[in-house]
Amino acid sequence: MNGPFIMQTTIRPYPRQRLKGPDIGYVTIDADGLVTSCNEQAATILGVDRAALLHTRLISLIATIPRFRALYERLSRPLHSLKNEQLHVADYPKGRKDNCEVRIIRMPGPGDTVLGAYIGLIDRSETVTPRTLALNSIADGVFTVDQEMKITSFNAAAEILTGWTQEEVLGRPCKAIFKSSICGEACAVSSAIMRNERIYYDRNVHLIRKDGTSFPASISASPLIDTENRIVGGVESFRDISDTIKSDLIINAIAEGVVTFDAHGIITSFNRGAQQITGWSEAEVMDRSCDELFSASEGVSACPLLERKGEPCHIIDQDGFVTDKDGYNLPILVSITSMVDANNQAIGCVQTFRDNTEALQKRLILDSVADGVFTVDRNWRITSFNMAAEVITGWEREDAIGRFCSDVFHSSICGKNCAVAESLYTGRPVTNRSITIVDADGKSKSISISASPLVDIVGNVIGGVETFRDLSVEETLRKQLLQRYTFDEIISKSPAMQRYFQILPDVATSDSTVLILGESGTGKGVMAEAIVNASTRKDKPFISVNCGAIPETLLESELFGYRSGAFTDARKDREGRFAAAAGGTIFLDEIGDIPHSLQVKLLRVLEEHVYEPLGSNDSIKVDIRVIAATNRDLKRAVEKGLFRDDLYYRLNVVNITLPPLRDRREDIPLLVDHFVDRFRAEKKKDIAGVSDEVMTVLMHHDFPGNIRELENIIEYAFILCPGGFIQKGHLPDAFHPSETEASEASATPKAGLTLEQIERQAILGSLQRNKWRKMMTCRELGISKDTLRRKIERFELEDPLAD
Ligand SMILES: Nc1ncnc2c1ncn2[C@@H]1O[C@H](COP(=O)(O)OP(=O)(O)OP(=O)(O)O)[C@@H](O)[C@H]1O
Repeated sequence: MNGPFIMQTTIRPYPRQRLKGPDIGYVTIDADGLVTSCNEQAATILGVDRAALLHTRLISLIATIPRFRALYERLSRPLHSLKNEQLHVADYPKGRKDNCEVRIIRMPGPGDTVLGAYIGLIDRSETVTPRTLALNSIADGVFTVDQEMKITSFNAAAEILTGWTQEEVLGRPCKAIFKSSICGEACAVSSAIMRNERIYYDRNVHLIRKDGTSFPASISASPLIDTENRIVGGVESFRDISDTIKSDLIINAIAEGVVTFDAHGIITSFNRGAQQITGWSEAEVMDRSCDELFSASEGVSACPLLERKGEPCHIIDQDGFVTDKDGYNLPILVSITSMVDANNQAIGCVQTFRDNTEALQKRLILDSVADGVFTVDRNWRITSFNMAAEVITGWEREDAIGRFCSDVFHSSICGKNCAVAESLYTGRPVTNRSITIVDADGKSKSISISASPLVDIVGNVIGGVETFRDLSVEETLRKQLLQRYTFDEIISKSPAMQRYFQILPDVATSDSTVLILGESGTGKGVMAEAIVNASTRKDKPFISVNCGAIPETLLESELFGYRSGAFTDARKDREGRFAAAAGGTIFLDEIGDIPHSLQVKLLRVLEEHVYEPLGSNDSIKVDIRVIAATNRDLKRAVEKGLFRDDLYYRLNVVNITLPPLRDRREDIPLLVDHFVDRFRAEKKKDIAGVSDEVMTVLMHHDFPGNIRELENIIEYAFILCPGGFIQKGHLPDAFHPSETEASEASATPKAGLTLEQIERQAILGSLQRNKWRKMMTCRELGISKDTLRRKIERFELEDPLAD
């Protein structure tokens, strides 16, 4: 591969060399060889005093100096055979640096005579000529050879690259020095000389250094031609390409495809990864245009280099396609970086690409999942986001990826209750947690989420994955299902209640008196309201009176009103509750607590629809519907003579007896859901429901306070539960008995006790636990303050600390 990457050439310092002009000396000699004139330079070059040089026989002077042997030999022959000559008279070919260039010019005399000769001397021994200097400044190793392949010059880079010095190699056959893999028949210089052309080897050549080590080199060789076009030798330059080869090795070791393009978008290299991905060999794609192989996905250019007309570009992970050898378009992820010139103009580019098929398949699989799925990194930034996630949240994948998940979901558990965080920190998955999110249009949505940590192969948590499901449909279905179990605000699927639900519409519209019986908190009040709401009187007054909460002495005037002067404080007439409810409905709660005297008056209202206010003899006619309720056993009260039987029968036209919650446990999950929904809306708290453990606890609880108790338990848990599912720890203290209490409780089995005894025990236990604080006891038991007061009286419970 012709590497696109510029080789990192190390600039090595060359030995400092002295540049000075050539020292030209001259000597003239007469026909006898005696020096007739000379200059100082010549004396210096010849190594004698200028005075001593004059009139000396030059040939005698140089006879013993090796570097002038050639001159000596020339002067030994007759001068008249001289033509103008230029001699290198140095101690050549031993290759010393004490070269001296000698020019001999015959001085002709009259006729054929010779007067003498001019001898010019240029000392090259220490002088570095500009040509030498230029050669030495080349980073490539350069050497020249004569026709016998003997080295005639060797530049400084060649010395550094091979470890040989010029002195050591000059005059020696090049193959004795380089011992390269191409020495012999493939020798670059000899081929260049023989073929009279430039030979280039870009790789697979290894030159051996003086110390025996080798290095890969690119080699270029050319013949050396003199001015008369004769080949006088050869020149070879070589370059250490270790770095290039290293880069190539690295590039080829990369699994990703790496392609380089020139400024015209023509492929100039194609690494092994690219070959493996596409099936094309480098030779097959070389010189082909970018758009022949690469195509873009919608909206982006396949060849941004061409499109931008020289403007540099830097693209990371852009979707695209590469046409493989079989003609298929493989999905790839492409990154492109331009190579620029000094003017910042793109002169080509490097493009890396990786096969995106698997990732795309995964994405397609994820996109085919109906649940929303997204992943986050450890910094809560979204790293993937499937199509269902787009649909549920209204966010586009491109916009969501890279954002903090809280910025996309705006869920109420974002922050310290984040499910992904919980799964990341605990390393355990979170399943089916219901939360609400705010979608891209600002609408709240209920979703159920499951979250798990994402772990790498060595077990480090690298992020999290969350799946979520739109609960809107489920919620609608649940509501539809729930509707079957509701009558107005009353929820129950118990068979007893379902039977009531069937007759209630008729009961409601019938205008008959209704007696609702049931323990405290079973929903008598709700039932009364539901009947009114379904009756023809629903838009008329509805007055509710808790007969047990009003002192007996005041109850009559409260119900029937009074005339001024009826008693000491009765300064003016006052209407009672019956008058207030005229035309509508009156709900007489705790009817079992009304005194005997009033029972007669009430019977009259029921029978004759008339009553007299306190202090008046005038009967008032009233059109009113009576709904009464009590948690007392009215029948027993009649038997005991505490309640008038005629009134009982008048009231008991329609009897609705609400079963205690412990007898309709199947309603517990429905009621839990109902209260969670109600408090979630009321308290704006993102609580999904109760955990399975809590549900089990509740299913086994006896609920002496019935539905009110359950309602209070859920309300209490809403205070403690920060979000998600209500856990056991969020339940009131009564659900966490201390060890002694727990053992006491188990030591006193409830079996064998009457219901009344159990109730007494429950109330006393709660009062003791709550240090006789009534509000807390009511909250724990889920009963009203009036009910608690009556129970205390009935069970004759006493606060030991009260005075
Ligand atoms: N079937 C039901 N569905 C939904 N909520 C109910 C149901 N029954 C009772 N409740 C709730 O339980 C609480 C107690 O109900 P209610 O006050 O009607 O009971 P009660 O029997 O009249 O109690 P008390 O005898 O102490 O007056 C109320 O807040 C009511 O909303």
